[in-house]
Amino acid sequence: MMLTVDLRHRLGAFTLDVRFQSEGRLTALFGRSGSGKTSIVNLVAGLTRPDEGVIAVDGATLVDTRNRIFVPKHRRRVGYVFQEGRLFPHLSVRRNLLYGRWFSSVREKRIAVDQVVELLGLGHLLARGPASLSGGEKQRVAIGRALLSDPRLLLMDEPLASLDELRKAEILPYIERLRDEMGIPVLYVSHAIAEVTRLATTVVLLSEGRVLAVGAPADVLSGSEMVPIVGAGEAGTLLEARVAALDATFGLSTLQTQAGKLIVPRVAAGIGSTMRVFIRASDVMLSQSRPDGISALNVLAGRIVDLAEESRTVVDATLDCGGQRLLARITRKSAIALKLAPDTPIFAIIKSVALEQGERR
Ligand SMILES: Nc1ncnc2c1ncn2[C@@H]1O[C@H](COP(=O)(O)OP(=O)(O)OP(=O)(O)O)[C@@H](O)[C@H]1O
Repeated sequence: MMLTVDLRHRLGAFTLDVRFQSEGRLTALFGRSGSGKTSIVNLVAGLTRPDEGVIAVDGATLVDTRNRIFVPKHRRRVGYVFQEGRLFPHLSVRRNLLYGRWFSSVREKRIAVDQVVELLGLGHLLARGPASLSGGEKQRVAIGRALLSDPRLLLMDEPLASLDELRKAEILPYIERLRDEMGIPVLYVSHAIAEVTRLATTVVLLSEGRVLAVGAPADVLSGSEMVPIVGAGEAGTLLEARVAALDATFGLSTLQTQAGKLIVPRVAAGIGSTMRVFIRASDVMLSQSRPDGISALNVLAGRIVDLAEESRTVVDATLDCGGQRLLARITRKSAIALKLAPDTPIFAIIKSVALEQGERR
């Protein structure tokens, strides 16, 4: 499954000039507000006609301006989930779902209603009206409705943005199942790094209407080009981890990563499962020697690869820990005191690890 986007488009003073290809099951468009994410989604959905370019999904050309191809939106077989579900208030959940069905242009329905109801856990909600649903439930119905239109591509534009943290946590496993089980590629807009860390199989990093990077989340989200995008406090490193051991006495799990072992509060995933963790650069301290007698459980050995002075006070240090890059943000004063230079052996003390508990295959 291949998604090709190659577009030039002017919107007032803003120019979108993007080119990327993705074979990912869930391609995340990630960037700050105003970077052009929604504009891309609207072009793929067919709500906007680009000045110039090509959009193709799995061999089907939706737009090719040079060859005067512009498939109208109702013929694109593109499902769309908005920030708020936009369900029909007067229809039950069941009828809202079936509405998506009616609009499917595909004669042979590939996706069964029962399958979608099971996938999204909607069975007990079918007779209810949207007014009685929680925000997360509404979004699940909206996703189900989009799936039942038999899309060749599903667009999700900040689908969790209007939900609180609890509801977000509730709905994330459903989006993971959708990603892993339905065989429909998803183009997913978000400016939340935690969401992208957990869900994306490919990340397209956008800034001011341009693509800064495309690739695996671990490469794109860990790069120093993330600093201006997410801000100093949020940049960091995404690590792929495997659950190696559980310590029931202290309620801890040991995760094996390429950079070394990490001990974290016990995770739900069983031994052998894989998951992703995110270490913020500002949660990494550096030490010349392996520290003793501190409460932090996680110390990784490595060497300095690169030092970037972000300002007069702050330095971003890139470390190599067992072949894995790790970003650390320290004060310039400490960098000088530690005599940091490329190739200096160093120990990284990890103050906190953000766990993205989605199991991955
Ligand atoms: N119809 C339009 N006319 C003029 N400018 C537009 C139009 N549509 C979008 N823009 C501008 O294009 C830029 C990109 O907007 P877009 O909504 O694509 O960004 P975004 O990354 O999705 O942001 P957000 O996360 O805030 O939704 C913005 O500067 C916006 O003001």
